[in-house]
Formats: sequence, structure tokens, C-alpha cells
Amino acid sequence: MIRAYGLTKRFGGTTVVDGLDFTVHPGTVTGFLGPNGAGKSTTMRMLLGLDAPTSGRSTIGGRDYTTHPAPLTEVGALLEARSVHPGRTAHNHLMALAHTHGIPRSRVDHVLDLTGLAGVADKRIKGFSLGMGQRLGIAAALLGDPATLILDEPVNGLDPEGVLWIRTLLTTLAAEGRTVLISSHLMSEMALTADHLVVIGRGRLLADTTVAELIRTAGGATVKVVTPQADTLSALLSGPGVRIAAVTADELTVHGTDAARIGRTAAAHAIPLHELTPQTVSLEQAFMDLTQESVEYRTTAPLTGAQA
Ligand SMILES: Nc1ncnc2c1ncn2[C@@H]1O[C@H](COP(=O)(O)OP(=O)(O)OP(=O)(O)O)[C@@H](O)[C@H]1O
Repeated sequence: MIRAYGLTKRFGGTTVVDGLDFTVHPGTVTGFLGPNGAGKSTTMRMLLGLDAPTSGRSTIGGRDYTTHPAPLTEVGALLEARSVHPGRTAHNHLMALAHTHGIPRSRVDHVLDLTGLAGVADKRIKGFSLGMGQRLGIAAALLGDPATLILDEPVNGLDPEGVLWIRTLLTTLAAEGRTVLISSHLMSEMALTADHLVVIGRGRLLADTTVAELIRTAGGATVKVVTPQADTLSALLSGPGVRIAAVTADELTVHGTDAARIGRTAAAHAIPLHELTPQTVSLEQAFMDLTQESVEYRTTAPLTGAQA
């Protein structure tokens, strides 16, 4: 379990992470989301003891990361800035890590297999593509068979097959009971990978919730209904918690009830339906609504097309 208690970081006069409290539970993949510059990497660096908080504290597995006697076997981390020796082969890089952390050699072959790098294990890292480098970073994070994984933008640079692979890998690792925290600024990616979301903007906590709950609070599910008897149906559906908006004379948007009930009501009163479509707010839209006040880099002028 990862816990942050009032985690705060100031650089000069700027507060980059502002009193963050959250808990990341084992057994689920938790997405750490926020627009560019929201403070995700800084928070992860503090969790890992790489940046000292200005105030507040955090624990991993109940203790401060820096006090773990064998951190690699407790926490596997992938941060954006990797320090790997470009002249080394992937195999040698992992062997060096294993050796200095008392991890058995057999783990090196295991993580090379797991990350699909076995075929290029003897190639020098400097010849690696962005995606291969990303896989190597993940291999290093998994080397100590850690109970907790903290991965900063793990999908960066991966091709569609790689994205699918990491999604499956993370879900499997969480199902084994591990704590998995992954950052991204892509809501669409998180929607497919994470069960739980911690969303920040300008260093502040905006949401700590499930994907489904985020959609619900962002406007919830609605149903589009097209019928020549919109007024009659509207009157029949009205009630506590139900909001109905007339889009046109024969189209309604209904909040607060589901398509099944609308269909049953229409059938019971012999009202013909030309369309009955459940609609959910896209997660991308929910994210934009949530973070619109805290977007650091906003386009102010419309794009007018490519200049020659
Ligand atoms: N060492 C530093 N000194 C000064 N400012 C910093 C430092 N590190 C980060 N910042 C600033 O802190 C803010 C948050 O940065 P951070 O990298 O944590 O955001 P992020 O959410 O990870 O963004 P992205 O999605 O773009 O990676 C940014 O405005 C950044 O410029």
C-alpha cells in the first residue's frame, strides 16, 4: 500500500505539489492522472525518496521508502529520466542491477522473457528504440519481484502491441496482489488499464475515485430518446431524480433513469420509440471537465492550418 499524507513540494516560490492525501491499495491498478505539469512526476519522485517533500510524508508498505533495507525487492520503479549505460547490453545492465541488489541471476532471464527482450538481450542499449528502452525500464522495475510498482508514463513510446502487452502485464501483477501505480496524462489509456484513479491538477487532488464513479459525477449516464410523442413520454417519466431535456420536438435527453425503464414505460403506454440509446460521458470529457481549471499549458489561439 502507498500512502501520501499532506505531501507538498515547493520549488522556489512555486508550489508544485500541494497537500496531497491519497492511498493506493494493493490488488488494483491505480492510474495517477493529471494534465502536463500537474505534479505527477514530482509526487512519484517524493514517494521514491528522490525529492524531499517540503512538508508532509509518504509511506510504501507502511514505511518511508528510504528506510527499506532492500528497496528493489519492495518497490519497482520506472521514472522518465532513466540512467542506463548506453554501451552495456540489456542483459549486462540487468545483471549489474541484480548483482548490486542481491537479486538471483535467474530473475534476469525471467524479466527479459516477461518484457519480450530475450531476443535482444545481447544488444547494446544505445541501439534500442524508445519502446525497447521502455521495456528495459519495466524489466528493471520487475527485477526484484516487488510488491509495489510505481511507473511514470509506462506506455510512452510503446507501439499498439506494446500498449496491449503492458495493459495485460499490469492487470496480472495487480491480480497477484501487488500495488500498482501508473501515471499518465492520457485518460483514454487509463480507462482501459486502471480500476482506480487519483487525479491531480496544479498539484492538488481533484479526484480519488473509480473510473465508473468519475463518469457518473461528471454528468452521469444519459439516454437519448426519439419518439413522436415526446411530451407524453416526458410527463410519464418525470419523477424524483429524473431530469429530462427536450433537444427537439421529438428528441429527449433523459438523466437519472435507464433505457430499460424508459422502454418499459413507452411499451406500457403504446408510445412508439424511434430511438433509445444509452449514452455515457466519455472518460476523456470527464477528465477535461475535472481539470479544465488546472491546465498549465493551454492553447489560446485557434490553429489556422499548417504553414508552408
Ligand atoms: N527541479 C525542479 N525545479 C523547479 N521546478 C520544477 C522541478 N521539477 C519540476 N518542476 C515543475 O513542477 C511542475 C510539475 O512538474 P511534474 O514533472 O511533476 O509534472 P507532471 O504532472 O509529471 O507533468 P508531465 O505530464 O508533463 O510529465 C512543472 O511546472 C515543472 O516545471
